[in-house]
Amino acid sequence: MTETSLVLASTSPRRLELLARIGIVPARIAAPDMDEDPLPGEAPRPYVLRVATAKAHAVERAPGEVILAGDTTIAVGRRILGKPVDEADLRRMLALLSGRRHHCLSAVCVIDATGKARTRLSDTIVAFKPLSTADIDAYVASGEGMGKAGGYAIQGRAEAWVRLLSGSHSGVVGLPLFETRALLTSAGLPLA
Ligand SMILES: Cc1cn([C@H]2C[C@H](O)[C@@H](COP(=O)(O)OP(=O)(O)OP(=O)(O)O)O2)c(=O)[nH]c1=O
Repeated sequence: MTETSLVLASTSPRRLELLARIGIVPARIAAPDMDEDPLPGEAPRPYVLRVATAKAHAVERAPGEVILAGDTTIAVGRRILGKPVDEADLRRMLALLSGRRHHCLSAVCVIDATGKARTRLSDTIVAFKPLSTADIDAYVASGEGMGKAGGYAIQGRAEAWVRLLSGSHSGVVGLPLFETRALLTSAGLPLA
């Protein structure tokens, strides 16, 4: 694995695991503390790109460091589904996604050692089977959906609901690896 001067601006264990999968170990991890609320009337794509960029800028960069941040959100039309705030919110999200095609938008932002920020967006179409009340009850009881955009984890039991996925599986889990690798290469990181 390559040790880098990469800073992962994320508290998401999934982002760290996905990076490790392509042999990248950040030199340090920093929490990008910020308000993730959409602006009034903000559309999903600009929203997710704005938040990923803000997260990258939210952590301090020492000389020579490269910052990587991401943001993942679910879009149903112009509706933005972030992480459910409570069980009722989770149920509302799952009922909305039941039997519907939706978009999982995953934005990545990399700030290189000169301070230049670059972004990429992955847009994945996901279609779920219709969910019964029993499906939703069992899923809520599993606790898997909390802390996940749209209230589900494709890397978990929600994978069994996926009728179709067109795009980036890693993007849905939280960090689209194709786009991430391209950005890190542009930032001059020595990748294997
Ligand atoms: C749709 C989906 C999302 N997720 C996760 C990825 C992200 O961690 C989370 C979306 O929230 P984000 O705000 O993108 O990320 P985060 O708050 O977890 O971490 P940080 O801002 O510190 O980087 O949902 C899954 O793990 N599986 C899925 O299938």
